[in-house]
Amino acid sequence: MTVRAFSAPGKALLVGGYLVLDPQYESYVVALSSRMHSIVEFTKSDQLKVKVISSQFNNDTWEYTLSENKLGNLIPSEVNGLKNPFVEKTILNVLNFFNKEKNIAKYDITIRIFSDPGFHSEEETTTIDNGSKKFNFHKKSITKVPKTGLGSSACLVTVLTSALVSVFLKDSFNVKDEKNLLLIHNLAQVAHCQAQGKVGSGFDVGAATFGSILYQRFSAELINSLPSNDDEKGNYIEALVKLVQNTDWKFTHDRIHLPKGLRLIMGDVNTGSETTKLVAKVKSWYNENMPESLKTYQEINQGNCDFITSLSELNKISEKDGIISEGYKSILKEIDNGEIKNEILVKIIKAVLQIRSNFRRISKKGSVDIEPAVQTELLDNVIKQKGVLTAMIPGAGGYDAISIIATEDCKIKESNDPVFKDVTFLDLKQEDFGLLEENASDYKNLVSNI
Ligand SMILES: Nc1ncnc2c1ncn2[C@@H]1O[C@H](COP(=O)(O)OP(=O)(O)O)[C@@H](O)[C@H]1O
Ligand SMILES: C[C@@](O)(CCOP(=O)(O)OP(=O)(O)O)CC(=O)O
Repeated sequence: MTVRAFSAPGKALLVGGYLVLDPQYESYVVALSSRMHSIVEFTKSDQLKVKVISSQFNNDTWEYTLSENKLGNLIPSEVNGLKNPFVEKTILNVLNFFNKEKNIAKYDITIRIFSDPGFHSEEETTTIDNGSKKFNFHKKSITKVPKTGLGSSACLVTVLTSALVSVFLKDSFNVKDEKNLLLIHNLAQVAHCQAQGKVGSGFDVGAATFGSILYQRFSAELINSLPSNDDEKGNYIEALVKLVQNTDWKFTHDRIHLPKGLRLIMGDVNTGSETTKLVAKVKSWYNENMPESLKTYQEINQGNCDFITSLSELNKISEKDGIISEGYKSILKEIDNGEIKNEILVKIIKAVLQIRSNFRRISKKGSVDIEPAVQTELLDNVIKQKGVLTAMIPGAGGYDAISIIATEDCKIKESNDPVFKDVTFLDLKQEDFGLLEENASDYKNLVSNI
């Protein structure tokens, strides 16, 4: 039996929060070394079945059989009535895509999901290390375990999509092939958007698929205009195939990475905020406060663009001749010494302060906690530390997490300063790569028959 395994990274949206919901604005998305994994095996069968097992979460299992409606569209149903909208919508979209000729091959498919420690709280966990991979096992089901905000659902949908696509494309499926990656991305965006209730910009699925990227979203209309899958009138399969295979989504996903010698540190703040509620509040503040709100967005966007171009300039200096030059080393030293004079570094610092002060204005005027006072205090203490270039609240902000750009020598993670007492520094780093094919034997002892 062929067993294949895939993994996709979590994300942090360093700049572009809220604005990225509009296709005109660019965002800077860093993929993280915390990854979600899928291991897939299948056998021929007389009935199409998909079983998804998440053994780290109290052995959570969802088992779907598929029936055809009058139009020949496949409708998944979970045999025990359990709900996992992300799993269900992924199965629905990938299987209907491969049922375009109405003669999908019938397999009994089993997919095991594993997620790296960074995604969830490590409280009350047992760790299993098989020598190649290390995973935490929780006593509770997935919906009961606190998340850290790295985008678990986007990673889940991306690795599940890859696992299912690999069953039908077999050897021709290669994650290094850009065309295959685009297919995964498009299918995963459709499934994630449907499961999530159409609220996100898709930057998380973008990072899970393509890694660290400059991201500008596709038009929301692309997915919103799909007919409903159980609608007997609209042809879902035809519309889906056209959308994921024959439509230019006109989105940006240019690969990026932090300049050499700089690293990303993520601090989990442990309380959590609900992104959908924050987004709804910001949208109503925006619409009720035109044209001032547009001016605020333009100021934030100026900060975002300055941040992006300055990092790119720093990248150019750092990579000259493929070696780290003495000049670049002395620029990094300024950060370690806490005496920053280099104009590119100054521009990065100013850009982030400009973004933060505008978000604080929105927080106040729109009564929405994007950068609440406790986070302001924390970030202000963080940026005073030697080795820290800048720090921000990633994504939607709130009480979730902080992101720090620091030098390799920065000691903030080891600090005993009481101002960091509520912060758990996550054991992860920035990652260039998105979706990867893994070696299935690396999951031995975690998956019974490997
Ligand atoms: N390891 C996993 N196994 C199964 N389902 C998962 C896993 N991780 C995440 N999910 C699904 O994603 C949901 C969490 O999604 P969401 O609330 O959007 O959080 P996030 O911001 O981390 O994406 C879970 O309730 C579950 O349905
Ligand atoms: C507001 C946003 O622009 C950014 C939200 O970023 P987070 O990283 O906070 O996202 P979640 O993982 O969904 O909670 C909405 C979006 O772009 O989807």
